[in-house]
Amino acid sequence: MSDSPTAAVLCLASASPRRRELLSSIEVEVEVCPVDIDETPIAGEAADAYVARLARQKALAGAGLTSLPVLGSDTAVVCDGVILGKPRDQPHAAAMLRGLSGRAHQVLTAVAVSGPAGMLEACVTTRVVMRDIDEHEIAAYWATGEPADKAGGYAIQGLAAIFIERIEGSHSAVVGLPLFETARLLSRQGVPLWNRRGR
Ligand SMILES: Cc1cn([C@H]2C[C@H](O)[C@@H](COP(=O)(O)OP(=O)(O)OP(=O)(O)O)O2)c(=O)[nH]c1=O
Repeated sequence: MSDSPTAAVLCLASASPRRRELLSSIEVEVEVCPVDIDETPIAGEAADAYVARLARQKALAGAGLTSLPVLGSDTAVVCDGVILGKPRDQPHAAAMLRGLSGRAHQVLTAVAVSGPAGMLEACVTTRVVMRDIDEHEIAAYWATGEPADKAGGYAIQGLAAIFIERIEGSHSAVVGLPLFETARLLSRQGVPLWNRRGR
């Protein structure tokens, strides 16, 4: 049997390779249409409202580029109510990891799918507990290059897995897309899941 992919059934308004891989893992073939939006939080904006707004804006921006349903998503790491984005540089990344060391924080991921059923949305909060991380590990982790493009400056699916004691919530949401909730939204938009030619 061939396992060659089918034609795209969804437009992914994201440059994130993680989101593409997560959708591919449930056999949703996408066309990628990265969109450029301003990701600056509005003063006083709650973290869940912030990620929901960005996910929606990404989906709306993509909707002008295709006739397929469009998925936008955004992930933020939140510690003591403060939204941590991607690190600007090494000192910023080190400060973020120091702040996350030995305690719990939240990862919020919003997903928005525009299509025939309108704009459908979900937002997932996951609690992540990290063990203590020492200064040597913080420096060594930066040197791997992994933290640079990750919210909160770490990747649970990568080398930072050794720092994660436990999570309560959705692992795929921390990586960038909550697959359980996303699958429900895609089904409501008529997007087929488990869609591999030859089966
Ligand atoms: C916390 C965490 C984040 N991340 C990633 C997921 C997202 O790609 C990124 C958060 O940044 P986002 O702004 O949500 O996404 P992005 O800039 O990568 O892609 P786009 O805006 O085009 O959709 O951090 C991990 O890969 N692993 C993790 O453990």
